[in-house]
Amino acid sequence: MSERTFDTNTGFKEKAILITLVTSDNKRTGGDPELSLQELEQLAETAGVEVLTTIRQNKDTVDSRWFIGKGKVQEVKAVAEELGATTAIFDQELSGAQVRNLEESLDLKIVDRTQLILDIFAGRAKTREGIIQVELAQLSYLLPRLSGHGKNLSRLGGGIGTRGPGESKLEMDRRHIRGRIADLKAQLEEVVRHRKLHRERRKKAGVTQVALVGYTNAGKSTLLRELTEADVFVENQLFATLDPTSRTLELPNGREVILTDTVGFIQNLPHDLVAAFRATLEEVNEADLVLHIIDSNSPMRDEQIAVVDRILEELGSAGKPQIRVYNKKDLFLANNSIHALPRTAGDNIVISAYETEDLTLLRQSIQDKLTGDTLVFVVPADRGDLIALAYRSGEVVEQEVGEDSLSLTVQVSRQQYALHGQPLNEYVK
Ligand SMILES: Nc1nc2c(ncn2[C@@H]2O[C@H](COP(=O)(O)OP(=O)(O)OP(=O)(O)O)[C@@H](O)[C@H]2O)c(=O)[nH]1
Ligand SMILES: [Mg+2]
Repeated sequence: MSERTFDTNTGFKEKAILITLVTSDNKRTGGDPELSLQELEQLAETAGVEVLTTIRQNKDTVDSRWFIGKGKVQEVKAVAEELGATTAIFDQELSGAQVRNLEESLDLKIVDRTQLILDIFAGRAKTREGIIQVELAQLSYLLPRLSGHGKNLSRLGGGIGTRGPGESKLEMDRRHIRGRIADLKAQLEEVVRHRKLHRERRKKAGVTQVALVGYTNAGKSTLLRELTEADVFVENQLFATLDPTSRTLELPNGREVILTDTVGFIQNLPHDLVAAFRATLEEVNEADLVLHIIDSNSPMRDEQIAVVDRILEELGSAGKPQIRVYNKKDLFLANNSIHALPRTAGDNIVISAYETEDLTLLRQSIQDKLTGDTLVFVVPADRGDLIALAYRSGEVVEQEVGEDSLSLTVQVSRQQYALHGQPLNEYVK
């Protein structure tokens, strides 16, 4: 069972100070550190933590012992005492040694961004798959952070070569964790196998799949709910959704496709988490079409788009047909956003998930994107292979037998045509 850093069930609310290290090239936040801090605050609130204040340090080098400078540690200590903080949350990843040193110096619970995200995930995981994946990510995060301890404790053992009691305990902990990780991986493999079978079955049945992807809180689940009347969890919180949910969506022409909601992305998504959630995320790879949902209103809109594009690339889904859905246009208009509202054109569509006409527009865009043009192929009558390809490239709506040729009118699916249709190129009428 995964453990929570912040237990929200006890009624006790942690009071936190947020801390960030601002370098001149913003290397550590990978973008605007202020925006990253805003996001950290949202993450903390989502985890059920009360944020008291924020402390920044401008410094280009990381202190190997405390991450922030020694003087800054004293400042944090004074502020923490004054405000009655119980926790310090760092916007960057800390090493195990830094966590221990900070804990010792500050007498606060020390948490970093990665741990905070893992904690939210731990609180959200409901399905067996989700629970396994979160625990796997937590243990993978923990394992390298157990080291360093050994160095201190081994001194208790005395001379070189002898193992102190601390170290052997540590070794035992490590072995235990490694064993558990192996165990979880095996369980996950079983889940992956199951999923794969399920997907293959769907594929065989010729079901078209559409995946909702995007930054956390962009409105993916809202769209799934509004488009399909699915009963899914929608919340103005980060990572409301962990497990993929699929529903049938009917397009204007009556064709049915499967629409799948997925876990949201975030900048600096912990590596261990991406690795652990690969099984879930790979659902996206099976999709015929990706709907990239964007919060038009976010001050970090463009950064968020870039983050999602990068993760799609990592997953090997970057080349898939994609529609960029600029959502929450109502908020955008109300708030005078800093960005220009993009226009609905090409593969961009601007909508509000709560406007019926916009949903109709979206359904139409999905249909248009899935259904390509109507093409007529004239192939030699004895080329059964080409005829078969034509049938695999879309829907044959008309067939006309000529003297020694066959004329096929096909409603081409772009995806299918890209996969199978190339040899037909020279037979297009
Ligand atoms: N005003 C407005 N709010 C929206 C719109 N679409 C979604 N929301 C709100 O945005 C918040 C997040 O919506 P979700 O659907 O949970 O977002 P999500 O992308 O599934 O988020 P995660 O599951 O956390 O990745 C909720 O409070 C929604 O009510 C919209 O078009 N307009
Ligand atoms: Mg969701």
